[in-house]
Amino acid sequence: MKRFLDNDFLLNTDTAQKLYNDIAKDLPIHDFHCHLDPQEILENKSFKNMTQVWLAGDHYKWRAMRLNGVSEKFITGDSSDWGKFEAWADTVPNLIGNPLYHWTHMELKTFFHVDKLLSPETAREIWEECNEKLQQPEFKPRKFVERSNVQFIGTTDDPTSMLEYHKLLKEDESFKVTIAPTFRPDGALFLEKTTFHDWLEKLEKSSGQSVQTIDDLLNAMQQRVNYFDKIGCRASDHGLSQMVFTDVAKEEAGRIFIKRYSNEKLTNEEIVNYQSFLLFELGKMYAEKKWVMQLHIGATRNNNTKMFNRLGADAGFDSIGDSSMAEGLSRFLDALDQENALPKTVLYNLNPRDNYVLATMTGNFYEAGIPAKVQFGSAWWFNDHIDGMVQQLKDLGNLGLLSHFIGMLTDSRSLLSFVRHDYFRRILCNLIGEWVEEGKAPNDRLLEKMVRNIGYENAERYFTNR
Ligand SMILES: O=C[C@H](O)[C@@H](O)[C@@H](O)[C@H](O)C(=O)O
Repeated sequence: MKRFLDNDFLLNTDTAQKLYNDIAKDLPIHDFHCHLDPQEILENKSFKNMTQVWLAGDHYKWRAMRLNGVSEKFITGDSSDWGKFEAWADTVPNLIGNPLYHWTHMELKTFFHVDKLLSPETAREIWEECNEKLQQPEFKPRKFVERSNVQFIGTTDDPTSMLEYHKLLKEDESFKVTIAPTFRPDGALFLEKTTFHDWLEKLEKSSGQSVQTIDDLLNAMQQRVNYFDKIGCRASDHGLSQMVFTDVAKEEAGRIFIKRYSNEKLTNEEIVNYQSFLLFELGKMYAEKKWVMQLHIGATRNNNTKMFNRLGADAGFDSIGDSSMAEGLSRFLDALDQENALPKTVLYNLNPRDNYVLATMTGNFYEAGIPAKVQFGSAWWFNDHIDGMVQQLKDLGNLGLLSHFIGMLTDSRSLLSFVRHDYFRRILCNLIGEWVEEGKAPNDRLLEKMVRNIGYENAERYFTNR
């Protein structure tokens, strides 16, 4: 029997262990999509305690605590930080079977050298030991990043952001890691939201242009794309609950924009038409800048109205949607391709039943010289566990070219989540190891190259304009 979290954790064959130890373990990290706060990294903020570095902002953990019956006071409420930590420690022993159990202990072990299991019995000693360490220089944001061998972080940013922290980080020669913004224009696309007018005001301010028509909007967005590009942006990101695409003329999109601008209610068809138009125009801007376009498709968001009113979005009340996406996605990518304006694109699905849809979609478009120009992104969010990742890797292997996969990203809001790359690498090496031991793949040096590429090199190449 193996010991929990030993050195060969998840590595069940000699080949897997060798691939991991010789290659995967020490690869740098190119974390091209996450929700880390650049201000925290710039200011190298000191965390007073484990609750601040570990539990604040992590809606995966909040969700688990609620499932464990914890009162909101100890999750997002006004309890003391110790009270919140204790509630988390009380939850952890119930997490066996959930990736949070693995991540939690990997994070304690990797960053804090704590080998104990977190539980109500060990909560106090782990709290004290880690809090004390948090006061040392090795336990500050920049050190968490550097100790994880991270070379690139892609944050997620609103187009109206002036990116002041990114700018300062870029100028700071004492910190070698690239922290690049990612263009996430939800504010422009979701015009049905009550916040639309406020967002437009911010857009006017940041772009220095008045925005009253669709032409104004496109000009202002182009201005923001140019600005982001100057600060080092290499990608955009979109969260779309579904993917519907229709070919819409600018006049029609302009009419819909004016209707919403004057506070009239839009039909669903108008919303979809406007979004199709804008997404298409944005796609062309991305292609021109040689950015990567990321499409995260299929979340059903803010399901709990009471809690949405209390806490807002991204608080742990989202789940998997069941809408169809194949037709719309195909029409959208094809429309861009026909104009020779299809950017490199990464497709992520939240419903695992859509794996085959996306994995096959990637083969429909190509550009000589860019391996797998359209990528099937790594197992996203509710799929980000052993079974989900193995399935995504197998599906991509069966239907595309796994060797060209750009690999893992954390998608996280916590600086300690970089261990998820280690988790992924172990899973990847284990899967390849299994294939070798079963005679399904040769025991050849090419596997080392494959692991190096999927673990780091492919992403680095894909997101750099090389
Ligand atoms: O992994 C899941 C997340 O952190 C999740 O909150 C994000 O992927 C978010 O839905 C987004 O739209 O960017």
